[in-house]
Amino acid sequence: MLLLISPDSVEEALDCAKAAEHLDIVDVKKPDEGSLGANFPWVIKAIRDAVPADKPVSATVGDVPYKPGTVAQAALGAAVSGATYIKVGLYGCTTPEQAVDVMRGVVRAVKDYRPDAFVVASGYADAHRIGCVNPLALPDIARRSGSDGAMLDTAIKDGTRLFDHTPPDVCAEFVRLAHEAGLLAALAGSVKAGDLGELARMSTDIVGVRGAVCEGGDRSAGRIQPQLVAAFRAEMDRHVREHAAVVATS
Ligand SMILES: O=C[C@H](O)COP(=O)(O)O
Repeated sequence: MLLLISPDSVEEALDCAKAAEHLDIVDVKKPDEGSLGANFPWVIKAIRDAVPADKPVSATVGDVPYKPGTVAQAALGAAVSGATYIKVGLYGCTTPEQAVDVMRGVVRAVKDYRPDAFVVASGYADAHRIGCVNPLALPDIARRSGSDGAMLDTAIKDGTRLFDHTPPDVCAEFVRLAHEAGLLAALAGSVKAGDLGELARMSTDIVGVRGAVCEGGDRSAGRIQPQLVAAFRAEMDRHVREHAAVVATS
């Protein structure tokens, strides 16, 4: 299970760099522009320069509207700025067809520039609150568009969490569908250390967090703390080991 951490500034990325051995992907976003808010190209570039070269940088393209051309161009901007994971929040897509349209443009724009980039189609566990595509439609949207991964996050950061909207059995089905389609499955949404057992048991590939590794658990006012990243990682590895042991003996 890979750990993706989302700093919101170059300063926070430097804190992530201090904990680099405990994380796998540094994810650039701008939380004040939304759950998957896009940051400026120069911030992505500066964060790419600030974190160790062996750590991939991911960038969110935004909680995007159904505007395939606009989104494709933005995604290319993230790739040119140094991100190798490109995450698109399909906020304004109300049907799977619209979402596939958007993601096909993103895949083409990004992979023409950088074939080894990793494109992630991201939906929302609380889709019912904002009227976008159903969480379980994401793996098929990702597969049909040629994306590499499917992700769920929460759109509204009001203290409710991934499992409040998409219970563990639904998340497990999401992961199963993603794997069946040959995709990586990423889950986020105010995930806490107490959720890691469930996430490991359902074989989640990437867990994304911010609040859980910020001072006071506060994703807005708190800043990422390297020691919290280390502790979260230790807990994650413990659950992965426990799950592997259970699988080995069953
Ligand atoms: O991609 C991961 C998100 O930044 C998760 O943030 P959160 O843990 O504060 O919901």
